[in-house]
Amino acid sequence: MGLQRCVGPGLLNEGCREELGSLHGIPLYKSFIEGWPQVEAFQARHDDLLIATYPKSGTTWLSEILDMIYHDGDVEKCRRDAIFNRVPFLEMKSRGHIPLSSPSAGVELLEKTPSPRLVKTHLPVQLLPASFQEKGCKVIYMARNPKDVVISYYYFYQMAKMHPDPGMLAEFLEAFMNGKVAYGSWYEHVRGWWEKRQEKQLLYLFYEDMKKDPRREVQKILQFLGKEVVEETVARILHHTSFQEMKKNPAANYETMPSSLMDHSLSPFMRKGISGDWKNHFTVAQNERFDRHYQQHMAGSDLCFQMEV
Ligand SMILES: Nc1ncnc2c1ncn2[C@@H]1O[C@H](COP(=O)(O)OS(=O)(=O)O)[C@@H](OP(=O)(O)O)[C@H]1O
Repeated sequence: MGLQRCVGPGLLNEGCREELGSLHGIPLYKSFIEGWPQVEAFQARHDDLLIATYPKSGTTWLSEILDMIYHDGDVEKCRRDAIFNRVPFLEMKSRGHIPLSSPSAGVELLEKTPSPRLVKTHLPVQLLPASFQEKGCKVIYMARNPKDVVISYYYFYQMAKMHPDPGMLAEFLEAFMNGKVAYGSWYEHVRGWWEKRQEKQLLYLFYEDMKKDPRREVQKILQFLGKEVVEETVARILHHTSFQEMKKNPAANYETMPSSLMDHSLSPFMRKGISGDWKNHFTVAQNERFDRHYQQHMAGSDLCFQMEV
């Protein structure tokens, strides 16, 4: 995982691969660490809804569902802007020169966003800015099984140029298992948020449940938010947020992001959208090793994952 040279006019600092830094022991992009004081001091509003996930766990899917719920199933309103502007990414901070079409810092964007706001974060629970709890904000956490997360993350590392070079899959798998990827240990992340779910106004969802029965999961979300919508609206939400619809929707598929930041020709952001794709990538030996590691790291927890649906 080495530093790569940045080439091409106009790229300046953007698009350069760079090693991760460390924020309170969590591996993270250096630009995000530079912006951390503003994130830590972030002032949540009481009606903010936080969407929290470990990366590659269905954040964009959940964000689109929530934006649709917030706009009563109005598809045109949900095309008003790219998902990364409709649902600002709290700890995001760009490096150096920012191309016009790329997002500014998450905190700045949030300050300009009218209430009620949807806020995206990948922060582990212990790093969440205090104001979310002080203001009693609701949180929806979505978790995904780690085998599919690591495969999705491997492709994302390749296409999103802010990451270090992931190397071969075997190398990346080791890094992931050792928590040496952006946002650190998947185990600590999913367990940390799971253990806090009694204390907070938190709805804990699973990507696999959403794949199996999206209608039931959307109903859970509506109930959690205290909202009622007619059946026709639910049907519109489900259709608009299906993988096929989101993949072709420029407001949801990240294709408007400059290619210096995300190169969809290497791997599309909306890649496969299935559960169990790890079976096309793991060797038998890698799977056995992963299973042993998983058992050790999930021991003593009542949190369970479905590795396929
Ligand atoms: N509608 C819908 N249905 C099913 N799956 C979906 C959907 N939208 C996004 N995806 C898949 O979610 C993966 C991206 O995860 P995130 O949105 O959490 O990525 S990020 O961390 O915010 O960058 C990535 O998973 P993989 O396809 O396995 O790579 C996306 O394809």
